[in-house]
Amino acid sequence: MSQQKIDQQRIGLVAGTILVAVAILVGMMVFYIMQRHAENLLRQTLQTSLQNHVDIAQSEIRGGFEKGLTVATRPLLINQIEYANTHSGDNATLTVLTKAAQSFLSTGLTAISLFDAQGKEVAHAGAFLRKPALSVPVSTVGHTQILYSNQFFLRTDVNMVKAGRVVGRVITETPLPTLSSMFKSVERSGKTAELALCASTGANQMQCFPTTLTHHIFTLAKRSPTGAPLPMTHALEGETGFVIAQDYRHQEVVAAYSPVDDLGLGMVLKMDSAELYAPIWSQLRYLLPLIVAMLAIALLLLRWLLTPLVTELVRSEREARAANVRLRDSENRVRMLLDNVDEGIVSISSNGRIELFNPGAERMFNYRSADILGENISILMPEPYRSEHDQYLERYLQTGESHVIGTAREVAAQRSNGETFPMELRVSEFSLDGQRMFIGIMRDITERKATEEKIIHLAHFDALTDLPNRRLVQDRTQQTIAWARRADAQFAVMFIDLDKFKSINDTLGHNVGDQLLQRVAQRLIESLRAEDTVGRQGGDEFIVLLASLSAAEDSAVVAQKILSALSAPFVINGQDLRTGASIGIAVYPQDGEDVETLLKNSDTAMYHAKEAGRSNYQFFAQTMNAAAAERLLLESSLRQAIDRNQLLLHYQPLVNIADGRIVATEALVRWNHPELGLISPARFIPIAEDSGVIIPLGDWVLRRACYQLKQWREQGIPLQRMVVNLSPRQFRQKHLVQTFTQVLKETGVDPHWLGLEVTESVIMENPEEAIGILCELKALGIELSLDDFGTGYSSLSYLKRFPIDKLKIDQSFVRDITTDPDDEGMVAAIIVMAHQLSIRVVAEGVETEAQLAFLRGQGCDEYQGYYFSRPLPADELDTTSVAAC
Ligand SMILES: Nc1nc2c(ncn2[C@@H]2O[C@H](COP(=O)(O)O[C@H]3[C@@H](O)[C@H](n4cnc5c(=O)[nH]c(N)nc54)O[C@@H]3COP(=O)(O)O)[C@@H](O)[C@H]2O)c(=O)[nH]1
Repeated sequence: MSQQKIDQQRIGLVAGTILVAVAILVGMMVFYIMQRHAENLLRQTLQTSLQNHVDIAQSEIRGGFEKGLTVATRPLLINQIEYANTHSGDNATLTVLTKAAQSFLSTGLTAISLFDAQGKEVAHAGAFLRKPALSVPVSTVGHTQILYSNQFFLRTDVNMVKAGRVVGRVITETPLPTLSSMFKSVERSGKTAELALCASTGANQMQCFPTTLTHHIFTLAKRSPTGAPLPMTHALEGETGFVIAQDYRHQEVVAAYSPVDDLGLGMVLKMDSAELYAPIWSQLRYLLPLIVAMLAIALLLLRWLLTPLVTELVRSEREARAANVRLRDSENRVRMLLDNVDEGIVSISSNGRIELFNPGAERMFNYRSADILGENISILMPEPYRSEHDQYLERYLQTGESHVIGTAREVAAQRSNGETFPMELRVSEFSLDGQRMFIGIMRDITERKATEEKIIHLAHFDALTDLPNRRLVQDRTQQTIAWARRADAQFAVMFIDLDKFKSINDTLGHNVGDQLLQRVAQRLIESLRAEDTVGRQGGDEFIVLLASLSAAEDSAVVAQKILSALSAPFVINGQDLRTGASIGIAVYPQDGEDVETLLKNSDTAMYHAKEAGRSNYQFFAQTMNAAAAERLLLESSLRQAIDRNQLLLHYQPLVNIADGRIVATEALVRWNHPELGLISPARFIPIAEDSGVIIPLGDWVLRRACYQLKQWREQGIPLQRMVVNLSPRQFRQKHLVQTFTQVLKETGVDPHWLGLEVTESVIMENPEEAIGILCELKALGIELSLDDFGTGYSSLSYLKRFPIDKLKIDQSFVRDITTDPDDEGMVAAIIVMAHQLSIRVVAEGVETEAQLAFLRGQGCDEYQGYYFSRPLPADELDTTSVAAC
């Protein structure tokens, strides 16, 4: 059975039960009211009836007594008796008295006796009751008795008085027929109707005439046989009333009682309760089926009318229950959400009092919900917002003006300990039970703000030195230009580039290089005024803005100060490091009126300072731009040089010192510019390196050199090896090894025929990675040479780890080996050291016999230089002394 059906039945059952209960209750009330009404009616009837009987009995008894009194007060009789008293035996008198007595029988008396003063009967008529079943004295004048012998009689015994003297007495008996018939008539009132007439015979005793019901005479009966007084007891005590009590038969009766005048008699008219209430019960017999029938009809109507209602009720009740469950569920979810979200959620009433404070808010503000509920929301705000809040809220409520409602805002908030913090706040207004309320969703953005500030800082400051970066320097330059334009002032931009930094970085590693840059930054700051700006342009380049200059020449003083500051050694990791700086100065407005020009011109000036011998400064001059322009021209035309076939290779032999035979040739690139003529690689290789053109250029050199080697070999010139230079940028390219493998395969050159020259700086930039790449190249069979050895901070410990075959002593050492003992010693030491590491040594730049002799003497393995041959085109090279493979 479905739940709905069960619910319907349950509601039907409850409604039916209520209906039946109500019907029974109403029935019982109706019955009770009817019973009370009938009871009152019966009581009144019973009491009225009793009163009638009492009145009748009283009147008849009084009537009987009056008759006896009438006889006793007759003057004739009194006189005759008086006479008889004195004339005892006087027959005439006796005859008169007898006739008189007899005459009274016609008045209703049944017997009459006359007595003289001595008590002697002098006349009588009629017959007195001999042995009455009951005689009861009546409280009245004389001796009066009620007698019973199948019917009631009244016997009076009255003195005859004349002039205050008793002259005789008269006894009369009168039947009381009405009283007798009254008892009979009561029998018709009901089967249990009973009229009782009793007289008191002492404290707790009475005697009663035969009752209607039992016809029994109670000569000496107790007034309270069971302890509870009989109804007659009340009557004999002179009370009139109505009682439900037990009678002498121990039956429950409804009785009316009353005394009979002041005759010392009591009368009770009673009826058994059962008989009395019988009509009511009989009514109930009719009423009950009627009620049941009506009830049945009501139930049917109930079912007919109620079923659709109940169905609807059950359905809506189920829906309501389901909705309740959903609501509870939803409330639980909302509660869980409120409890578990990171955001603080706080709601306030329209007077600003806090009404909800979720755990997120507790954590955020460090208040317990229980402590803060009811407080003004301004407690969560720092000054001055705290003082202004109430006014603000009031204004919003009146005008609707708000900067907060509906939009997320960053505001300042305050924790319980007074700490303020940034908070993101979104406030919404809603209405609950007609009340305007506000809910705020809050997020502590302390970390986000710190991160944002960090990001902003990182975006504007150099991570290593914490100096303003390129962008910020440009911004500040822009601002300074705006200020200088307004103030008609001038200022200087200094472009500072460290000397030798690259070598230090390459040889001693990035860590040392970084520390050096930080120290340089520090010294620059210390050399300048607070209003000046020092920033890092990138790498080892710094920019200084000299904010206010009275004369352009003043910047020279500052430049000199910087140069002196930087010339002092830097002690890093226990080592004394020295670096100088080259400074280019451009002055606003004469050297540029915008940021870009000023920076470009200061950079140009810096290059000139470098070219002028480093560790000095140069003011910008317009002529400098010509050199820069040439550099730009070279850079742009270099990109087309490969395609336009403007590049060519010259080859310079490497000669075995021991036998004077060529063991290899070095390929050296040349640029045959259509307008500028043959350009030295010393001019364009750095531009190619800076601009990235070195990658396609290097590929071209490698491929061209390999083809030449292949060609020579095919021509029968048994050249052992072709050597090519590898620039730093080439070395760093991703697929270096694959490129080499590909070109060797393409040109058909055995890797063992190829030699590569790399500089120390190439390797020292990232030694670990470099070792890996060199090992891969070495594994192919390529011979590796370390070029320009001695010019950098050559690290012998690293040298051991490099898979190097040859070491080329830089020509700057070779140049003076015959004249400079330092160089002599240096070259000798390099040769010894290299040999100890099983590395062959090549000396480059050998121009004289003396130089060669020295090198031979030191055990140098090979040499290269003008002494043997300048770099020459392939077809001009003398290959006659090429060593056989
Ligand atoms: N990455 C590449 N670099 C290259 C390539 N071709 C050349 N270069 C590098 O350019 C620099 C200048 O080279 P260059 O002008 O060719 O000078 C070389 C020789 O001509 C010169 N040399 C040789 N012998 C003497 C001598 O007796 N006296 C003297 N004054 N100069 C001499 O030395 C240069 C050889 O340099 P090195 O490579 O160190 O052996 C130079 O650095 C070249 O490396 C290229 O294709 N790629």
